[in-house]
Amino acid sequence: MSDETNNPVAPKIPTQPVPAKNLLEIDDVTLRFGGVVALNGISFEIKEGEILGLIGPNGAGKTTCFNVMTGVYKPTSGAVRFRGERVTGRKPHQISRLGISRTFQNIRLFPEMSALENVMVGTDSRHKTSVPGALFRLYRVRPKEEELPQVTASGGIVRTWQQVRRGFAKTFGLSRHILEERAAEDKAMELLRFVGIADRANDEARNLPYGYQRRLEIARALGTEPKLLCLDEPAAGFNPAEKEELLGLIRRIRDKGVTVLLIEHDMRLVMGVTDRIVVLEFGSKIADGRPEEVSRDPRVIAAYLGEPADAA
Ligand SMILES: Nc1ncnc2c1ncn2[C@@H]1O[C@H](COP(=O)(O)OP(=O)(O)OP(=O)(O)O)[C@@H](O)[C@H]1O
Repeated sequence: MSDETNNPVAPKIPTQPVPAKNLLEIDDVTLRFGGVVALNGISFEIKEGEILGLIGPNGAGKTTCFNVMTGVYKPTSGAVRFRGERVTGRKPHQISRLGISRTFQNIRLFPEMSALENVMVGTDSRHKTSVPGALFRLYRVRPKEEELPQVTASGGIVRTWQQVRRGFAKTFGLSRHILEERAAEDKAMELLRFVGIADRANDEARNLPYGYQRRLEIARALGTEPKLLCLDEPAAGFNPAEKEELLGLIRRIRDKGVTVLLIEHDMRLVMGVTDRIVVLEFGSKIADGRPEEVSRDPRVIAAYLGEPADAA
């Protein structure tokens, strides 16, 4: 007999894995653009903690699906639910605040801002201070010891000035805006480290190599602390080594507790990293299953895998 059986206070080990909860549900969504049916009664769910691939040939409706989930488009019919709450018809910024973040097929960064500032823009949406509050330093909070201005000068007027500043901050507190800015900068730097581009933190985004720009987009999307991160063809234009690195990054994002939805054309990349794959064709769902099941599905082979390699 095992120790657990003999010990009455030992925790019970479940024999069956607990099924993951649905994080997002697409429920019978149709979207028409005039005569074009971009999505035709699509239903699928994204489970908490999984990496889900969304694939299909050009024009199948993948980006439109992202746009419906993130509030860019309102579906003609059907519903999107996030953590059980209906989000259909909400504005993109409201949905982002709920915890869905995305990157774009065509990189969208602020080209003249530094890499660090681009990520800080994402983290700003979490700030509590309003614009007047920030301008007039309206809110003051008691800083922690490590947040107080440091006294570093060994003597003279500079030391006296530093001591006065420190004493003032101790007595009257620091502006919440300044503390939020500092915290945002630390967090942005940590995200740049996480995606592996911290060495170029202060370079303008437009001067970064292409691969860095793509990873910067991911860091910025992570800045909003999403529960669900939607990546729209993040490996477009990558060489095999860069794709391999990206696979590692996607896994590490999931290991941080973020669920990932991945639109990708590169089949090997999708097969190598996803737990499950949903396949669209002409706006309809034609398959939904584990990568090895989907890759054997005759409809998928005909619709997608059968395409010439350069189309994939
Ligand atoms: N704003 C729009 N107005 C009209 N038609 C649109 C619009 N957006 C998408 N479509 C159409 O909807 C269909 C699905 O397009 P979508 O961009 O979602 O496909 P996709 O699977 O992402 O393709 P790709 O892999 O080429 O990006 C296409 O026929 C497209 O032309």
